[in-house]
Amino acid sequence: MTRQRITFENVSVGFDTARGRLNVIDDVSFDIRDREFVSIIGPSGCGKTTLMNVVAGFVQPSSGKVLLDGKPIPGPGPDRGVIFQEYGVFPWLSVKDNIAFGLKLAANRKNAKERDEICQRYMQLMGLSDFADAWPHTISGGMRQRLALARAYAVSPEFLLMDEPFGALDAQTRSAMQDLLLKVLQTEGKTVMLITHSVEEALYLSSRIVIMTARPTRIREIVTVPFAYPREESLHESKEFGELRSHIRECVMQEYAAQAQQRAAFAE
Ligand SMILES: Nc1ncnc2c1ncn2[C@@H]1O[C@H](COP(=O)(O)OP(=O)(O)OP(=O)(O)O)[C@@H](O)[C@H]1O
Repeated sequence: MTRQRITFENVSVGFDTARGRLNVIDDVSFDIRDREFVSIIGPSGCGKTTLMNVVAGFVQPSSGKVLLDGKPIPGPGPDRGVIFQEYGVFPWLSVKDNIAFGLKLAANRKNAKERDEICQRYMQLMGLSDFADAWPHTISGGMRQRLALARAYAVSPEFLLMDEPFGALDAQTRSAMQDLLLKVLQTEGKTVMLITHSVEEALYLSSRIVIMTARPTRIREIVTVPFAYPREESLHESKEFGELRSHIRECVMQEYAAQAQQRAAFAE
């Protein structure tokens, strides 16, 4: 069995809010092993982003610990590429300079020639070559998201932490970006944590799927995805894929219902 890279040990997270203490994560333990692709799925607002923010180093657990290669996480670092659904690009830099940004930082420094080659490669992969000098606000939302992906992939981090990275894309681009991600992983081997609302996406990409409960979120079930890589589009049509999809959808729907009930009770 491969080594553990990200370890959650009895992690709980709560926030002090104007309405009192909000317990978001409740005693979560699991691990992500080397080169695993683990998706996190669960009802909206249950605490998925918070879970990822702890790994990214943006949030500290209230109790328990999260370890990266066996060590506590002191804060954000260049070993972890974080991709959010929004705000992934710097509006004051051109498309090309956005991609080059991380390659100028001390941790990943590349010389000008290497930088240029990497930028060209990712602009081409993401269909952005004709927009190298464009400002982010002049390109479409889907293109901005592809730019955010290009920026994260370009620095080649060991870990990819992705929060709904394809959520804003149209169906066709989304599917192309999923396949591209699998291709990048095949050649560059990374350890991935992905948050998604799409059961289809989680099943197509992941080696395991962690289904979270309503808030305060716990692990409801961890599903091992039995399909070998590389994966092909036709997988979506297979009987086993369909059965797993139904099972996970059912779990997630139940947790959505539980969360909606809690909200209603809270509002009373
Ligand atoms: N820094 C914070 N201070 C106070 N409350 C917070 C903070 N961060 C998150 N929360 C609250 O914690 C809860 C969980 O938020 P989180 O973004 O982790 O959920 P999520 O499962 O990722 O949601 P979604 O699927 O809608 O993106 C929400 O009620 C949110 O308002």
